[in-house]
Amino acid sequence: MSPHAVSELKTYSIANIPADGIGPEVISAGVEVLKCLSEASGSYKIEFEDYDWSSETYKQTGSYIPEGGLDSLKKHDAIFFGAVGAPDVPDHLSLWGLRLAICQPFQQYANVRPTKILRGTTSPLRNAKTGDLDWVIIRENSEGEYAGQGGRSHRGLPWETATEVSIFTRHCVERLIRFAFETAQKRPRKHITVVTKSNAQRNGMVMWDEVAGIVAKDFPDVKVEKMLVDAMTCRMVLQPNSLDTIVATNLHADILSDLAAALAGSIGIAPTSNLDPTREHPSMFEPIHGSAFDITGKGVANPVGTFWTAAEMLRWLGEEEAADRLLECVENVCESKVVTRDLGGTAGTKEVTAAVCEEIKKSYVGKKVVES
Ligand SMILES: NC(=O)C1=CN([C@@H]2O[C@H](COP(=O)(O)OP(=O)(O)OC[C@H]3O[C@@H](n4cnc5c(N)ncnc54)[C@H](O)[C@@H]3O)[C@@H](O)[C@H]2O)C=CC1
Ligand SMILES: CC(=O)C(=O)O
Ligand SMILES: [K+]
Ligand SMILES: [Mn+2]
Repeated sequence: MSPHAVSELKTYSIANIPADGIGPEVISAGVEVLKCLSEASGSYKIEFEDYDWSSETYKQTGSYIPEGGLDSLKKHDAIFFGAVGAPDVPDHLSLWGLRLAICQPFQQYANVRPTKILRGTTSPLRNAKTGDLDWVIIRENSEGEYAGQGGRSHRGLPWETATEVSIFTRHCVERLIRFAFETAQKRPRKHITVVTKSNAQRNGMVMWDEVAGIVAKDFPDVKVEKMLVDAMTCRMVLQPNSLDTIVATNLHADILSDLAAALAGSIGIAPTSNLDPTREHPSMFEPIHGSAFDITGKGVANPVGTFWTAAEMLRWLGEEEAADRLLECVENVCESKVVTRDLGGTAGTKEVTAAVCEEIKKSYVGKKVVES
């Protein structure tokens, strides 16, 4: 080992934006576990900078992100996000003020949402065991039904009119579907389901199907099928084992992925990566759930979705080994039944976090610390 080895360790800079509700509870748990993992591994370092952007900031200053805020995010390798939304701020203001205000300018167009039945947990589906439901949903994250196009006129009058226009551009559909096929190709089953609604939505969704057909030609080893989104909900419940990679529009995948998390056991376990695959901007990682006002401050929020999110963030940064180890430790803790009440247990956020840290340390016992 050279005398400078320690200072040569690869260091990652993470921007924490815990934001609202249970966001701060799960992000502080995630940071604790990430610190514990990097210290135990000794093979890389991780540094955090906290950003207090939230609905509180909005109420005080009139904006979620201060002037120059996005520029300061750009200096980080990744963003670790909690959730945004407060009972006293309209949801469309909070979502557009913070989460979408980062995702859209940073062109984090690929939203990746893996779900599986973690070891030691049970699915509400009677016959589904660990391994029977193991999906990755790829959600279009830049346009579609969340493009922000539309308007309201004649406010309050009986003939008031409001539109929410779904935008589908060939460029954005193609880049996302290509990303989804690449994801499917890397998974063992090499199987993709293209979710659509091209019977009723006769413009954007028809182009979506056509683009999928063209992209599919570049992936002859990937088996492709098309499903209408309504029928897809039945398929997910009745034949979970028949699905693997799933690609869908912004709105369709938003809904299907909450269903996926619940079918795997709880919305509290599932992660989300908002990726800019070009790596021009930092990508953003968050649990799939929202700010959960009903359980805020009670210490019962399940931190597992945030731990899995942290693992996906490490994977994106190139720390595959640490990512796999973290998920392995989380599953071991689930198997030991130290789980929150949404998974049928009695542990609080802090107990689960402590148990995962212990498991990480244990996993290194007897193993040589990696030298750089
Ligand atoms: N990416 C984001 O920041 C998101 C923000 N939201 C916002 O969050 C707020 C609340 O939205 P909801 O529709 O109630 O969705 P939600 O995901 O916050 O909560 C739905 C249900 O799941 C439970 N839950 C969520 N996360 C949990 C966890 N980690 N452990 C245990 N139980 C958990 C909640 O207690 C609640 O009963 C709204 O303002 C919404 O706009 C919603 C989804 C995503
Ligand atoms: C806002 C929301 O529901 C999501 O990003 O999943
Ligand atoms: K979230
Ligand atoms: Mn959602």
